[in-house]
Amino acid sequence: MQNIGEAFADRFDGLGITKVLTVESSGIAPAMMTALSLQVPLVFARKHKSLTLTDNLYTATVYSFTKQVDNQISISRDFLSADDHVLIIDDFLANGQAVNGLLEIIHQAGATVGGVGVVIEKRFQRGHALIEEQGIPLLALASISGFEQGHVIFAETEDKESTNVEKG
Ligand SMILES: O=P(O)(O)OC[C@H]1O[C@H](OP(=O)(O)OP(=O)(O)O)[C@H](O)[C@@H]1O
Repeated sequence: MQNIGEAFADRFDGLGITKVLTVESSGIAPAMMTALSLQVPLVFARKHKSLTLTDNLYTATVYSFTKQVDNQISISRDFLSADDHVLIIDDFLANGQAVNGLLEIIHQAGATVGGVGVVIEKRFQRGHALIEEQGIPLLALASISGFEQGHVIFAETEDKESTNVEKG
């Protein structure tokens, strides 16, 4: 996980990233290691309401394919502002629901997005194209192009990284 964090940090270093953003739960580990490598704070959206965190929130609706439920994800407005340039990190990218919800929260905060990093993407699902269509830099450390007869087919190495990542 440390190597994963360093790989994202290496790619997005020098772009003025001020915060790493993810959504609980599986995104927290790679996002934490990325934040440590970039030496910026990590903020993660919660999927469940908290007794101690009920107002002053940014919220978005995210459909979880694995759980088959709509989650109202939220973060406190104290943790994201218009001054922030945000890197989204998650473990998996499939239909792009989680990334879309986080982009919505970034938009509500008036912040900007510097890129999206995912450990594994399922390239054949909607998420990859959704991010690319918005011109957002996307780095997937592993890219799955499909499944054939029970085997994972990886995309070619040169397809792993989308364009637009420019180092400052
Ligand atoms: O691109 P998408 O279609 O949104 O899929 C990716 C999301 O799905 C998984 O979360 P999940 O809902 O399984 O929750 P978990 O991390 O709490 O297991 C994963 O951690 C991503 O956040």
